[in-house]
Amino acid sequence: MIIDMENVSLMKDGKWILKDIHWKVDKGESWVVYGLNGAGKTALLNTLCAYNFPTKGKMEVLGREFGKVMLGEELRKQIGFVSSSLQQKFNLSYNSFEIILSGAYASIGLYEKPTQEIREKAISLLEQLGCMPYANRSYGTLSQGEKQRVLIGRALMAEPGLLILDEPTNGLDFVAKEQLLDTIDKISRTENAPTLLYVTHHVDEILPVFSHTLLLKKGEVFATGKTKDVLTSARLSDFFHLDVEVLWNHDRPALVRA
Ligand SMILES: Nc1ncnc2c1ncn2[C@@H]1O[C@H](COP(=O)(O)OP(=O)(O)OP(=O)(O)O)[C@@H](O)[C@H]1O
Repeated sequence: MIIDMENVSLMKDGKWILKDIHWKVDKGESWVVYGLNGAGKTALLNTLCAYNFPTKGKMEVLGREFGKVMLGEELRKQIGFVSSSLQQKFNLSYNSFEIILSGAYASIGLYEKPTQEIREKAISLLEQLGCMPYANRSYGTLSQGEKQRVLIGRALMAEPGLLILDEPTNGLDFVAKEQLLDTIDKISRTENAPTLLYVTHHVDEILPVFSHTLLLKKGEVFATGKTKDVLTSARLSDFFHLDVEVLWNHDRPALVRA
């Protein structure tokens, strides 16, 4: 089991931010967490990465039971986390290759001398992610989409069991977004691909590869299950309190007002 949450609740400053979350993610599944602004997506991710500790309930991530052992750093080495908010944290003068290499050391900087094997792995990720044209360019000069690819490469360097993509298409134009989604699709098909967790508030980004979806609303699980069963017009109309229609085209959903 990759994620196993039972009755997980989280209180912050006297307010319940997550309430009775039941959620199981098995190996071989890829999940979307879908919720509107303020639904608790960030709180849920921070809990998965052991930045938050559940106020109530039981949980396990990648076979590690919360509360039994000290988690934190050790768990986070097994989780790749890519979000647009991470983009700011890197030294802008490092080039793409160096940023990807730094993922091998689970640190923001690059303090150790990389082995030949690690260098080769970073080169193969540059190729796989289409980053070769800007491998030697400093991070500060990259576009948003290029930065996201480099950060995905950095996350994959550590061979994580779980790769969390937190709104990775933020700030991308249509073409850059579709190209990044193609790359994510490609990653999902690689041998030993990590379990993918894609967090978004845009239904149209839900690729066919995402077999399962969790709808999060006001800190509670509104629905979980196979993506096609969860993303129905009736269910989403109920979720939004607004009549919507889900249109499927080439196995991708789109949302319109009914
Ligand atoms: N420390 C805190 N004290 C009180 N309320 C908090 C605290 N942290 C978060 N919240 C509230 O919990 C709710 C969930 O926040 P969270 O950031 O997880 O939402 P989100 O789904 O990630 O939203 P968005 O998509 O806008 O980023 C929000 O209403 C937020 O204001």
